[in-house]
Amino acid sequence: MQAIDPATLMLAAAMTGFLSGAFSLMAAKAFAGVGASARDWGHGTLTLGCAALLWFLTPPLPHWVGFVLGNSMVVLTPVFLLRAIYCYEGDRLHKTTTSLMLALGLGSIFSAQWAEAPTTLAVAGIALAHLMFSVLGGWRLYWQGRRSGSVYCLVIFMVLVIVGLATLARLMVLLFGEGAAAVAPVANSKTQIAAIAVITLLVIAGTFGFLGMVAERSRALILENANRDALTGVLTRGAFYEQAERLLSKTEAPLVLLMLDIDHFKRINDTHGHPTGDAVIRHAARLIQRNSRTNDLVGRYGGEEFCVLLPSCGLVEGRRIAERFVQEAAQQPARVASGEPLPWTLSVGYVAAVKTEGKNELFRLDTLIAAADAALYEAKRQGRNRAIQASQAELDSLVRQHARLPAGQQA
Ligand SMILES: Nc1nc2c(ncn2[C@@H]2O[C@H](COP(=O)(O)OP(=O)(O)OP(=O)(O)O)[C@@H](O)[C@H]2O)c(=O)[nH]1
Repeated sequence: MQAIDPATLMLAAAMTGFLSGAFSLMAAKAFAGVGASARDWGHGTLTLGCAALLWFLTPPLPHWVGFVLGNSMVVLTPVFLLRAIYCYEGDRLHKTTTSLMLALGLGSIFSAQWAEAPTTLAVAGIALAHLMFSVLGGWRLYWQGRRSGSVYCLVIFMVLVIVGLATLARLMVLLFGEGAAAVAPVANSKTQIAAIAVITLLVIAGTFGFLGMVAERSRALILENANRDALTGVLTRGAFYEQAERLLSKTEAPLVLLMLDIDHFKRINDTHGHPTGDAVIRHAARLIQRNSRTNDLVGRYGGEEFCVLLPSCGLVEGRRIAERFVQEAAQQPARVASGEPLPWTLSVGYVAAVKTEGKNELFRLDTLIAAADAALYEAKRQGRNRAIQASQAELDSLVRQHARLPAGQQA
């Protein structure tokens, strides 16, 4: 086997850093919603590429270029990468953490170069900044991985564990071993050659893992947006049906379905114009979402009508929730463009269903919607601004209709 020349390997490491950076920056443009985190990752691997290139070029460049600039780049790298991991979760890396990492790394490099502090101090400062990166990043990825079960997350978590262990080993060598000379970036030793090769592989694996996570998140966001109504952000009618059908087929617990409709909405449109009508629909959707639990399904059934499915909810609780929607709507006027309050009211029809042995007709979504819709119609008929429960007679009639359907058309 040919011996590996460490300088050539350093050039390969630089190229890997640049390539990973270029891929990440391209991914930042391609992946909607999570692009900023891919951009930070790209900046991180680019700075690592720059560091490797500067070390490769020292000499012929003067020693301080490789030492000060190269090592400074290596301090910036984990700051960018940690920012990427935080940004992926919609968080910001705290200024104190950034300042501490930069102070540890840059402070020790500058004092070794210009205040005649020992080189060991510089290496230790950089290593401590890297240790902070692997501990904080690894901690975040550990919890992220537990939540998502993503293989990509596991890959990058492992990368950070290896970086953390390697950094600890580096600190040990520094403190108890041969000192700074043994851990300088380009030294013609087998350990150094192995270290550069491993770092290069870790950059490739880390970029693969991170971009995989970003792609997964982007895909989930696109699917999520496709299921969301553009005006209100609640589920579209199709998505509501799909998710409600799935829930009905799985659950054994009682549930309640509500149909909600804004009263005299045509009058609002005619008096104030369609943009104000839209604002009232958005206001209603926010009010419904605010008063729903995380597991409840909220959908826009059409126009100014919404549907809400309350899983694991009995009749008494369902009635309380339906009446709360009506009260809150009457108490919380919408705002028109001029800032004036615009009073509005809501009518609600609701139905409760309990699964019983051999009698599951009520657990059909179309039966529940028809029953709640009939109750909503009754609420409108009685003068609006109220919640009405589906009558037993209506339910019996719907169940009988279902029983008469040909077998193929039954759920
Ligand atoms: N601004 C706006 N209006 C809509 C939208 N979708 C449907 N509409 C209007 O909503 C109005 C619905 O009116 P109707 O179904 O007659 O009901 P209503 O006036 O609320 O009367 P009641 O339901 O009986 O209280 C129609 O004028 C539709 O044009 C929308 O997305 N934005």
